[in-house]
Amino acid sequence: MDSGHAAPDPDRAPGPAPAPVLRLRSVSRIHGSGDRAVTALHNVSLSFPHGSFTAVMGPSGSGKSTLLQCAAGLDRPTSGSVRLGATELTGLGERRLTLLRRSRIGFVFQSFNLLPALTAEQNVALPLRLAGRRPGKEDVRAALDRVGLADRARHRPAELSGGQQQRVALARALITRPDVLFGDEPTGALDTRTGHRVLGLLRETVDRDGRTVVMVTHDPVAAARADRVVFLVDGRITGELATPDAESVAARMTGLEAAAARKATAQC
Ligand SMILES: Nc1ncnc2c1ncn2[C@@H]1O[C@H](COP(=O)(O)OP(=O)(O)OP(=O)(O)O)[C@@H](O)[C@H]1O
Repeated sequence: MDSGHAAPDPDRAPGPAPAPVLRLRSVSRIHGSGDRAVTALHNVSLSFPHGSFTAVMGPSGSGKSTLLQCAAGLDRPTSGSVRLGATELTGLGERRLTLLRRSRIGFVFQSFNLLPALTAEQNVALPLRLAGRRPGKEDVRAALDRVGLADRARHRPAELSGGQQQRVALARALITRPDVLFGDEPTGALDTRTGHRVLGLLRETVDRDGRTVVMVTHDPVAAARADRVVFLVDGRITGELATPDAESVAARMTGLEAAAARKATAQC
């Protein structure tokens, strides 16, 4: 007789869902004070599951960079909580925060930020050296190989294309095996084809290595490579799209940009 209960799903792990690797609770960030105070983030609560890829989008000035900086321990929220695993970031002193960023967080920027005097392999090894660890030559070469640049190890940034520089920056960000990799417009300075390759590498680091990626972008095609897109307007989360496609993301952004433009006109 049918008991009425569904058969257990053999692919589903028993027990509760795993804790998110990163969690923001009621995070607010006010820049400046008095008449000049700007609330860049307003009570933002977000969870980032382990092994997920999240894109953050929103009109200009909506708080995307501030969100990323607060989540990565580069900026301090005015109030609220940011937890990386079991560590509460908001209570940490500057020294401990710096150590945590070096060992548990990776960052790639639109402008690559490689040190021009160092070769690609020296740039990749730098986070390990800063963390007081001796970089293994094989590890550094493997990291460069992973981004398809094993044959450029001795080149300096000026001898590399923009896409190659960003791939070195990615290898550098991943060498410490960070809990979370943050990208602030990582493809913003790249042409479509090169950007596509960098996005493929970000996707691979999630799918193959189980890393967690959080990326700010203005590009709906880039955002569509993520597992979900989070939309910000005036420092507040206004919605999410799961398993996004570029058309839906573009349509949502067009609506948000138009609303922001109407609001700006009304305030003039
Ligand atoms: N250091 C600062 N001092 C004062 N206001 C700031 C500061 N940094 C950011 N802001 C303000 O906070 C708000 C959010 O800025 P933020 O840079 O986070 O937005 P964004 O969505 O990343 O913008 P964009 O897409 O243009 O880069 C904006 O109104 C901005 O002017």
